[in-house]
Amino acid sequence: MRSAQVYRWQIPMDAGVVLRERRLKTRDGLFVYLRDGERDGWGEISPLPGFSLESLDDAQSALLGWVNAWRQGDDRALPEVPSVAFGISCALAELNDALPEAADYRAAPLCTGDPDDLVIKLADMSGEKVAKVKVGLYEAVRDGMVVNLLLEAIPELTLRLDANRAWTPLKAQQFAKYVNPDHRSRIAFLEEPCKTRDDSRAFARETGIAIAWDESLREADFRFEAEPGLKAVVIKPTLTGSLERVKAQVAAAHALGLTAVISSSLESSLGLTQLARIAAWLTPQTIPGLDTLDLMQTQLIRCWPGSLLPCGAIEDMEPLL
Ligand SMILES: O=C(O)CCC(=O)C1=CC=C[C@@H](O)[C@@H]1C(=O)O
Ligand SMILES: [Mg+2]
Repeated sequence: MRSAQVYRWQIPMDAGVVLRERRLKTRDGLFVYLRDGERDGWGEISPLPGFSLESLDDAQSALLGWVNAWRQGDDRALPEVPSVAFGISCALAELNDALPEAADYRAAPLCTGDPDDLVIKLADMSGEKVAKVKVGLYEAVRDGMVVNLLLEAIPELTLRLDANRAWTPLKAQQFAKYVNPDHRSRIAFLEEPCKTRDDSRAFARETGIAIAWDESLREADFRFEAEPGLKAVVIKPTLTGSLERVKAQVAAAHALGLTAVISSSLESSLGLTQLARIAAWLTPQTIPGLDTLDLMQTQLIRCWPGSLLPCGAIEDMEPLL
């Protein structure tokens, strides 16, 4: 006997969360719950405004159509909509015991503003010290100085940087000028420094700073290829699609000798804990990019170990079926 429910939810965000120049006041999304006899599973469907091509309403109708068919015994293909395919595939994987429970709850601490906050977080971090710093939001020269200062102050630190394509070649050069060449190898990678892929490749060539693709993975002409200066690909499952597709992308990256980093699309704690499991399963050697829970004011259903945020229950969500 199959049964299912779809829940819609809204989580207030921390005051300062800005995505693609838009303030994100709330994170809105859906959960799917599937039950088949004694087995069950949850999945999260939360398209990210400014990054996902689908709206939440598009996702909701694709999800409801699939779930209504599934509960009547129709095992149809997953919808094409990436966030929906991801959420349903997670629920099915839980139901079929195909998503291992072990999780990688290490998260590279994310710094979007004050570097002093990062220094405090890093002091508490045990094991490998890796952090992610957003660049391209302020002056490129300031970014260069901050990165240099962090690398100088903490000798065992490795940094991941992310410019989200903010820089012209000139700005990217201004940034690099302030980073001591001796420290550049401790920049594990810089995600998408420039507006075009060719400019980003030239930046890697000219500065010796390794780059990573993130936004590029969602472009129609993108191919997985090893190229000089390219170190990693950042895989955001909510933007990618089904778990099968995520697995295929991780395998393609590994086959080329590239690092694959599983990264958050600002999912709720339920989705984030599943991403921590996906990371432990598919990219066990790599710390995932999942330090986004504290951008939110609450957790939902499943909690991130050690988080002090309150955790909402099923009653806090709106059932749609
Ligand atoms: O990758 C991480 O370490 C955390 C997630 C993260 O940096 C992002 C999540 C979602 C949107 C972006 O602002 C940003 C990114 O571009 O990678
Ligand atoms: Mg990125």
